Amino acid sequence: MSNSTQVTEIAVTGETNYTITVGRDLFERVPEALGSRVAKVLIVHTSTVGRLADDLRTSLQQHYGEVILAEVPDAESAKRVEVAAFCWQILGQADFTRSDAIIGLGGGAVTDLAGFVAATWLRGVRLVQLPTTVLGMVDAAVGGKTGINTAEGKNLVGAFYPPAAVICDLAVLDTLPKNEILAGFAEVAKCGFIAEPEILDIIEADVDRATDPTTPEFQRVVELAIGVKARVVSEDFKEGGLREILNYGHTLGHAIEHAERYQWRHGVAIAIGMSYAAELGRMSGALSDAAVERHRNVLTLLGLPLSYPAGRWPGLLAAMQRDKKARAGMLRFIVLDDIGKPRVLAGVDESMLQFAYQEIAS
Ligand SMILES: NC(=O)c1ccc[n+]([C@@H]2O[C@H](COP(=O)([O-])OP(=O)(O)OC[C@H]3O[C@@H](n4cnc5c(N)ncnc54)[C@H](O)[C@@H]3O)[C@@H](O)[C@H]2O)c1
Ligand SMILES: O=C(O)C(=O)C[C@@H](O)[C@H](O)[C@H](O)COP(=O)(O)O
Ligand SMILES: [Zn+2]
Repeated sequence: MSNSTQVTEIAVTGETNYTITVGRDLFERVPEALGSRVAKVLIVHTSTVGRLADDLRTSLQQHYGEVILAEVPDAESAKRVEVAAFCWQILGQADFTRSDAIIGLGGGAVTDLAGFVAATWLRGVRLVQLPTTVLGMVDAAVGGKTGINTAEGKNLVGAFYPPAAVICDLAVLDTLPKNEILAGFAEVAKCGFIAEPEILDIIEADVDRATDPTTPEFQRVVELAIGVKARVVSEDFKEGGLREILNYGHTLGHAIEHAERYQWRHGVAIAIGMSYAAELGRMSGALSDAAVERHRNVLTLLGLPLSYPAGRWPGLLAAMQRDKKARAGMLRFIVLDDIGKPRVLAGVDESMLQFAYQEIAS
C-alpha cells in the first residue's frame, strides 16, 4: 500500500505522450508543466475553486507576463457553446497566440470545457489540466476527451485533444463535499468492474477509508483507476475500439443525465447505468448472479443509486439512440462477461433492453 504523501507519475503513451502526476501539494510543478515558451496563461475555473484560482494566478505571475482568470458557470452549465464563446472572446481580446497556454482548474465539467477551448483556439494551444474533483482526477481530465453538451445530448460536440500534463493534487479535495467524492467514485468503481478488481476489494474492505482523501487506500484506488484509463488511452486514443470500455454504464447514464436536464451529477447517473449494464450482461448470457450482486453491493456501499422510475423508459430509449457508440441506428452497449472482462453487445432486441430496464426500474 502506498504512502498517502507519495508522488506517483503515470504515463500516457502511444499516439500521444504526457504524464499524470498524483500526490499532495503539487501546484509548484505547474510552471514546469506549462513550459518556458509560454507567455500568457488563461485559467478557466468556477467560483467554487475561486480561492485556488487566485492563489495559482499569484504564483504564476512570477513566471508569465499575463495570467488571466476566466470564471465560468458551475457544473454542466459550463459545458455550453455560449461559455466556450465567452472564453474565446477573452482569448481574442488578450491576443492569445499559439505559444500561450490554458489551464483547466476544476471538476470534470471545467476540464471538459477548458480542453475544448484549448483544442479549438487557433486550432490548438497548450493545455494543462488541474482537476479538483475525484471524477476529474480519475477520468475527465486525464484522457484527452474534451467537449460540451447540446440541447440534443451529452458531449455531442468536442475533440480528442491531449493535455501537455495533468496534475492531480489530492490536497485540493479537502474542500470537496462528500457527495461529490462519492459521485466521482462511480467512475472509480467503473474501472474496478471493467479492469481492476483490486479497486472493488478496497472499497468492500472499508468504504470509509477508501473514500477518505487523506488515506493511503484512497490514493491507491485513485492511482489504480488512473492506471486503467492511461493504459486504455495509450492503446486507443481516438476510440477506434478498446476505449469504448470506458463507456461502461454510460449509454443509459448519459440518457438519464439528459432526462434530468443535466441537473444530476454525472457519476450518479453512471451508477444507475452500470446497474443496468450489469443486468444486460446477465441477460445477454455470461455475467453471473454473483457479479451482478457485486455491482449492487459496491454501488450501495458508495451511497449511489441503482434504479430509475419505470415510466421513463420511452424517453431514455429515444435519448440512447444518439449515443456515440451506436452504428447505423443500432445501439451498442458495453457489458461484462465477468468482472474485468468487458465486451461490446450490439444488435440487442428492444424487448431485451426493456426487460433489463424492468430489473432496475423503481
Ligand atoms: N472527458 C472525459 O473523459 C470525461 C470523463 C468523465 C466525466 N466527464 C465529464 O465530467 C463532468 C463531471 O465532472 P464532476 O463530477 O467533477 O462534476 P463538476 O465539474 O460539475 O464538479 C462537481 C461540483 O464540485 C465543485 N467543485 C469542484 N472542485 C471542488 C473543490 N475542490 N472543492 C469544492 N467544490 C468543488 C464544482 O464546482 C461542482 O459544483 C461531466 O460533464 C462529465 O460528462 C468527462
Ligand atoms: O474516456 C473515455 O473514453 C470515456 O468514455 C470516459 C467516460 O467516463 C466519460 O464520461 C466520457 O466523457 C464519455 O464520453 P462520450 O464520448 O461517451 O460522451
Ligand atoms: Zn463518465
